[in-house]
Parts: sequence; structure tokens; C-alpha cells
Amino acid sequence: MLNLLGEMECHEHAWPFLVPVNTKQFPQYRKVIKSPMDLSTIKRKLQDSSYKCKEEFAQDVRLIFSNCEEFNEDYSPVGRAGHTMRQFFELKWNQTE
Ligand SMILES: Cc1ncccc1N[C@H]1CCCS(=O)(=O)C1
Repeated sequence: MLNLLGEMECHEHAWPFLVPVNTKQFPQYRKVIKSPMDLSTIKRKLQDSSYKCKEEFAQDVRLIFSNCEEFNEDYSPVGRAGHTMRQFFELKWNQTE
């Protein structure tokens, strides 16, 4: 899992998801998105052994992309990055299972 996380972090289209969305930059984000998630938070949870099983890890990764789809237009730069990163993850995830 940590290896897959690493591959996502260095992906060209991972830039919107590396750190928590800045709610000063996007004040409405907290109101719209009830469970923010990002790759740095997942990394910390992995290092803190917060995941009981790999499905819980996959759940948090997918939360990043469902938040992204909820908040961003499909064809916006962030929206498009979300679709690309989701496809990348699901492909790698199927290979690891
Ligand atoms: C994933 C996401 N959803 C909604 C709004 C913003 C973001 N990400 C931001 C992360 C910092 C750089 S940015 O501000 O261009 C984009």
C-alpha cells in the first residue's frame, strides 16, 4: 500500500491531492465536503497503522476522488486530474489484490 501511495504521490496529475484543500483559498469547501481527504493524510494514517485492512485504505483513496467529483466540474483542471488519478489507482489496485 505504501508503495502504491508513493506511485500516486509522484504522478503528474496528483498535484491537487497532495495536501488538504486550503479552506482559506476555498472557503466553501468545508461546507460542501463533509469528509476531506488527501494523500498526505492517507500517508500519515498508514504510518500510524490507522488502517485495519487494505479495504479501509482503498476507501480513503476513493474518498479523495468522490470529494473531487462533488466539488469540481468534470472538465476543470482539478476535475480532470481526479478522473485520471482515479483510473490510475483502480488499475494499480486491481494489480495488487
Ligand atoms: C482537490 C481540490 N478540490 C477542490 C478544490 C481544490 C482542490 N485542490 C487544490 C489543492 C492545492 C492546489 S489548487 O488550489 O490549485 C487545487
